[in-house]
Amino acid sequence: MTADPSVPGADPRPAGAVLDAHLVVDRGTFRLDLPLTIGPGEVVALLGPNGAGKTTALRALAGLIPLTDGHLSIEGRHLDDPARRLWTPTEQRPIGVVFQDYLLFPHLTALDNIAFGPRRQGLDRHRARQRAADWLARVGLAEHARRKPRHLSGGQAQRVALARALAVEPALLLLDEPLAALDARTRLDTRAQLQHHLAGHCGATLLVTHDPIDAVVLADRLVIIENGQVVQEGDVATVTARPRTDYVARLVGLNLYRGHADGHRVLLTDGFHLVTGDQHAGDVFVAFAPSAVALHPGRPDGSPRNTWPATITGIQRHGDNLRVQLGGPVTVAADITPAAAAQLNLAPGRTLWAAVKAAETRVYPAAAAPADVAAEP
Ligand SMILES: Nc1ncnc2c1ncn2[C@@H]1O[C@H](COP(=O)(O)OP(=O)(O)OP(=O)(O)O)[C@@H](O)[C@H]1O
Repeated sequence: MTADPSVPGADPRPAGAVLDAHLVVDRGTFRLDLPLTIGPGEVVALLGPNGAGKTTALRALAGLIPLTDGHLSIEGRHLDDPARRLWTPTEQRPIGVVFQDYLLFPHLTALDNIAFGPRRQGLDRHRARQRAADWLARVGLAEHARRKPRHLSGGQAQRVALARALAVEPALLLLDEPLAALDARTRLDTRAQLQHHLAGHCGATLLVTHDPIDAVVLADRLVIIENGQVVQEGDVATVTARPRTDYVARLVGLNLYRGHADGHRVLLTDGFHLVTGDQHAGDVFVAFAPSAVALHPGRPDGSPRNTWPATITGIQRHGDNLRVQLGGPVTVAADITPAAAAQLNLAPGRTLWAAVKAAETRVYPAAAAPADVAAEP
């Protein structure tokens, strides 16, 4: 599905933004072209499929790869501007970075890992260690001050890495998949702690993640890139309610189709018709949740306005339910309870009838409306 060009073009430039950047980076045949503005205290999640350019954006912001074009300013200070041959080395940028695998100095204690940044900023040894001790206490690890990284658990190392990044009081905090290396339980606790620390951070934060839960819990605004370009951005509620690409729809767990509406009927691009609760005219998206899809062994009678024969192509666990992938005139995902699954005798290749009530569908114009574009931070 192609991006609506009006979406990236509508990037806001809030007055007093901490980060004001247009990141253009050429890497062989790949080009990142990402306008990005983040306000004080704002947390923006950068999401996208593999190879979309998230790491490239993060590395460009950190000064680990140069911009090909565009510009980068933090708190009004111009750091990168290739047209003017301006580039600022990593250590001179007012940033803190938490990498996916933390990259703590293995030979330094937890305390000295955190004190390292403040020391480089010019604090004397005593004050740097005091600040580090304060941060260790804030992340709940005061008693682990003298431990080396190899004696810390994954969750503890993550907290030390966060304290190390925040101890330099960065204007821009960069988080690269900060919870990805943790097991599910530790991840839950650490996410809650991270949320607490981000709420107290008055600089800007960019969170790179694959995980929609991290993004929804931690971010104020989502920026979604595909093939190096912004395909959708906005506040969490808007993006999750109105996905505009297949990737975003999968991310937020909705079935999404594009078609042409004429009243209550939408003709999809592959020739199938859906009946919708709302009336529309023109090019639209139609979205509905997998839980809105009912499955029947035979053609259902009665109220659902949309029914079609569908063939099971896959079955996965999804929370307490099962998510059934179905092919047929339209590709659809359906969530059903284990009890319903037992009655239906589910198996790949089996044909059932899918039904979706018109009232369960959500229809919105395919052309981006102001509500679909970037929210003011
Ligand atoms: N060192 C490099 N030299 C040339 N091209 C590169 C280099 N590193 C990455 N690329 C290309 O840049 C594009 C973007 O990669 P990037 O790692 O930024 O994506 P990503 O969104 O972080 O992906 P993932 O989620 O898989 O980490 C890809 O097409 C990749 O092949």
